[in-house]
Amino acid sequence: MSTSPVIEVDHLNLTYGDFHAVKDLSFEVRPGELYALLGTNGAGKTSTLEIVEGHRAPSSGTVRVFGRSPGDRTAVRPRMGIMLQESGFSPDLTVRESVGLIGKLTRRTDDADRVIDVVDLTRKAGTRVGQLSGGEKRRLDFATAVWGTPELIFLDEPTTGLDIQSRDHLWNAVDRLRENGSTVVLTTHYLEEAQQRADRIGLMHQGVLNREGTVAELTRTLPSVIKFTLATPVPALPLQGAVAADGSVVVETFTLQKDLHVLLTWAQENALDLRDLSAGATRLDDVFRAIES
Ligand SMILES: Nc1ncnc2c1ncn2[C@@H]1O[C@H](COP(=O)(O)OP(=O)(O)OP(=O)(O)O)[C@@H](O)[C@H]1O
Repeated sequence: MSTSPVIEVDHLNLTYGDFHAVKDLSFEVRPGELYALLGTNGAGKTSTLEIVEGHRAPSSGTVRVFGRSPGDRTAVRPRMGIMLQESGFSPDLTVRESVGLIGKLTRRTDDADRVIDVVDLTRKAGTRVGQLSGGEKRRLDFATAVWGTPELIFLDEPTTGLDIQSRDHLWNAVDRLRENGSTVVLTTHYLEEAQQRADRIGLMHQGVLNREGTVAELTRTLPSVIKFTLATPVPALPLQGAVAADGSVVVETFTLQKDLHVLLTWAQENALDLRDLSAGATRLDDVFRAIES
């Protein structure tokens, strides 16, 4: 497999009139990785991806997809599958007709019944799109990313409106695509999905890449939190802690395992009851909240 980046974004800028939506943005997506481009509302993710997908021209900077300009549609387009937030299939077409249309538009080869099975719509193959539920429509949108197992797949909020079984089903299908070597670019507001699945994350805020790295790299910049309530007053705690408004003790730590051991040993030796004890590693949500503060 080539080790050259699949996507290279270099000093990208985009302005809408006098509004600077994407500011000097640079990042790359490597072959076979799942890169999550996350961010606050209006951060510029959709604008950036529209340029990478070849739907919009940049104001300045360069974007390369498979080493070529995204505007070079005949070379680039057949190699990528794009699951948009709305695919805009005609409501009068059946599921099978719509999936067949994807084949014609992408010029990749596949079998409509196989793809319909992967997106779990076999029972609805003869149903018109206009009669599908929201979740079923979303699964049909996903067919655009599955058809012909594209080398590069864009998933824009793929699980919005899906129930938990459909989510699991979709992520299993994404895993199969990745086993076949597909590179995936994901945008989502479901941070735990990115936390579980992304190899690397780019966090955008107000047009710039605020942070970038693996989940571990992003979360290790913030402390973990131990929280508990004491049933009886104690003269002194074994750790530095603060008392929250609800009376619970909050300990922030970069050495979670060690401090938890100290706390539990102290509680055991003094026969103390640590009520509502929780100890959590830093989550992506915390990193996200830290951006805005
Ligand atoms: N066609 C447009 N004309 C003018 N401004 C636009 C246009 N499209 C987007 N914007 C503005 O550019 C900024 C970035 O929008 P964009 O849709 O790229 O953000 P996003 O990160 O995808 O946001 P969200 O998470 O809310 O979907 C926003 O402030 C938005 O209002």
